[in-house]
Amino acid sequence: MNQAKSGNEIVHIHTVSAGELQTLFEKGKRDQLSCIVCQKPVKLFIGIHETPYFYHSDPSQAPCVMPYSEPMNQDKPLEYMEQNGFKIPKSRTITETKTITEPFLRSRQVTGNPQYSHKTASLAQLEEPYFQELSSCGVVLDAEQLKAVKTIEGPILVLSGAGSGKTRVLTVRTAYMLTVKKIDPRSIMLVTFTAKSAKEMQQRLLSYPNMTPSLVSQVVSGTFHSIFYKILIFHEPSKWQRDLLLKWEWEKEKILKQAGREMELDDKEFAYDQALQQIGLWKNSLAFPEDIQPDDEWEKSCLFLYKKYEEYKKQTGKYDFDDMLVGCYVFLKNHPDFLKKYQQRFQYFLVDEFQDINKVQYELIKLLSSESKNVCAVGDDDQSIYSFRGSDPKYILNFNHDFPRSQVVKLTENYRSSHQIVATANRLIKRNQNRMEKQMRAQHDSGNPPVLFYPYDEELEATMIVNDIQEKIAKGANPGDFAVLYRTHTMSRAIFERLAASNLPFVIEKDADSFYQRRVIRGMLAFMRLSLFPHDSKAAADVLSSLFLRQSILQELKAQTILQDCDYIDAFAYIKTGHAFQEKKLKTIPGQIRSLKIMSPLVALEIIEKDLGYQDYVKKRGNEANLEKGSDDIRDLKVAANRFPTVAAFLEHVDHMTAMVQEIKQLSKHFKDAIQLTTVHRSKGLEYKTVYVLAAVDGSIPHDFALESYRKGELAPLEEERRLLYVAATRAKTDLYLSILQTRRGRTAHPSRFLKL
Ligand SMILES: Nc1ncnc2c1ncn2[C@@H]1O[C@H](COP(=O)(O)OP(=O)(O)OP(=O)(O)O)[C@@H](O)[C@H]1O
Repeated sequence: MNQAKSGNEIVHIHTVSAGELQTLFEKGKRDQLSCIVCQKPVKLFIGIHETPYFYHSDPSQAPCVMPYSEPMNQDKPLEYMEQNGFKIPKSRTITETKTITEPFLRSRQVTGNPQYSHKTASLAQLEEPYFQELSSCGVVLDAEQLKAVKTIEGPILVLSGAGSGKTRVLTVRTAYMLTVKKIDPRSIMLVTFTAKSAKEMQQRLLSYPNMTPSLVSQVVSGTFHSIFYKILIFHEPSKWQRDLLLKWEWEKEKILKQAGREMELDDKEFAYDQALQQIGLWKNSLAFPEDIQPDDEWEKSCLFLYKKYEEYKKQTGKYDFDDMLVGCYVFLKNHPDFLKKYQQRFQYFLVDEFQDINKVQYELIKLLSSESKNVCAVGDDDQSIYSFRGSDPKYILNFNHDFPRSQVVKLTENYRSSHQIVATANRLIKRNQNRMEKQMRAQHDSGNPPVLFYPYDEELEATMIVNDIQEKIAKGANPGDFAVLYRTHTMSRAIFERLAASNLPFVIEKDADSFYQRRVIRGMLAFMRLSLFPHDSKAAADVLSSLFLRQSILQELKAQTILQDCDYIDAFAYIKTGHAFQEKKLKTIPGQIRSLKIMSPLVALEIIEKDLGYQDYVKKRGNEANLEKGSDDIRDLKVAANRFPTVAAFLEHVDHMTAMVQEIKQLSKHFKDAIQLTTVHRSKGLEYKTVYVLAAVDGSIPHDFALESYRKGELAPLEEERRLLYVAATRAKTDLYLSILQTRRGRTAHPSRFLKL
């Protein structure tokens, strides 16, 4: 049905602009829309594949036949009718002649992909009984996979495109070495990117013929950290005791903050989390404090903190995760006798996700394999996405240089995704200049071309995705078939909210915090909270720093509430700071804060931002170097607030959602079959039937910081962003949806430049 009644008005769906759809959708949910024929409640459906339409809330009711509605003539005088003694205009179809500036844009499929020509991967010759046995267990290899499995001696780079079965290759190779080649399991080092994948590989190994738990457990497998930590603890047990490990980010930040005070860096305002990341990057790149020449003020501060951090650890004997690798590297360099021992013991190295290796890891492998030269590096330069942790595709690109006479095997058969997805991903990644040339080939064609859909904003994006998932589940899909991928955590707010309001099971990452707990957001919300609850001392404390007042002023505020018998809002007017200008400003604050509660949340946020000076505060905080800028947070908050009519309703929603994040995390542990919400980074190595990628627009993917670097002439960050989109796209088996927001953070958005295929 394309018409419904909202209050007195008849709404024709084709006359509603895209920006109003979400409001209309929510009216439907609140039973504020009715059928113009039978008067029963109707709802609005906004999905990905169809244009929006109304439907009866009672699913058993067939759609009513709509009467013909004449286009409204603006020149025609309005007709009136009497109702309860009032003269009101007769209900009418609104704005048939209204020009829609933002029409709803229909989704479209990616076009231009080459036709699928079915070529089955050339299957391996299975003369060897071992491979015949494997194949009878359902583990088949193609010719290239077999080559990668059987090339045991000498360095080999297995360039494995997305979905090409590198886990299969790594595990079969290990099994082959053990059972056919009878290689001592203790001489094999199998390095994985996560502890989870090490476990999965062990389980996979056990399912192969002739493998026993005792054989598998003797292979030295695990992450770089776990393997090299074991070496350290064996040789220097007292130095590397478990209880000396700085495990938590907050512990490390505390040490940095202590040091930062010497430089008068503000505890709250300096981006200590980013500084820790920078220090980690230096350490993993084997850049010691004495080697670093800071490029700017930021790096200067970080370097100072790095020195202090290292001093602190030296004095207390503590160490962090990065020290495990750096420590082992230094230990082996300083103890040639032990180095030799390990070089003799480890004869075979298998390294998974080689594209994400960093310098210290690379150097460790080079050092240990310098005698045997038997390194099997498995990775995909197109999936190198961890440069912020020091990884670099150059380690793959230069493999042949560092490991001379190495063989290269390219795995280009994609067993995961349908042809249309693979062909789109091929066209996407081809544009990167720094990569090894390869072209993936799909092994099946059972999916649709990727779909580009055009939500008006982040809210509508979430609504459309959840509706699409609901539709698919109603047709038999399982929640675990779906993943929603995004560039950064904060982008998941709206989809989280929409899923939380549905009854669909979903999981989020363990370390994902509520959007409303972000520092900049919390600060803004505190003003709203204070306006509603003028006696809330926590809210009063939370607004102090954004008003450029010291935390110690809270005591004075408290005193004034008693002396003047007033609430915290009025108490601001009595604060003496010794600066006439500031005191004058403080006198205007009670009126401004008090007015917030009667405003719409959007207007309230504008007042906080402009009149109460929050904008200046965010700028001054100076952490605009962060990946997520404070000013972006403000714009995100406005999008979230826009749906709510009152400040009170919005704050109630905020509190509910903050509690929901904790609840969902708890529940997640019990879900076996659930929709996955995750960043693209965390989705690496995983696969889902259907994948939705949020905000495939410039500024998101590619992220603003990469665009900024590109403007300054740096290509690498932009190419990494393209790889991120490639990783996201290749997670999908049959259905891939890319959301092209029309507006993002309240501004016009432009399709990601990567989608110009
Ligand atoms: N020779 C083969 N024949 C049939 N299916 C295969 C073959 N090799 C791998 N597969 C299947 O292909 C899918 C992708 O394999 P896998 O997850 O190992 O890929 P990957 O190379 O690790 O992918 P990515 O790097 O994109 O994470 C899996 O479902 C796997 O079982």
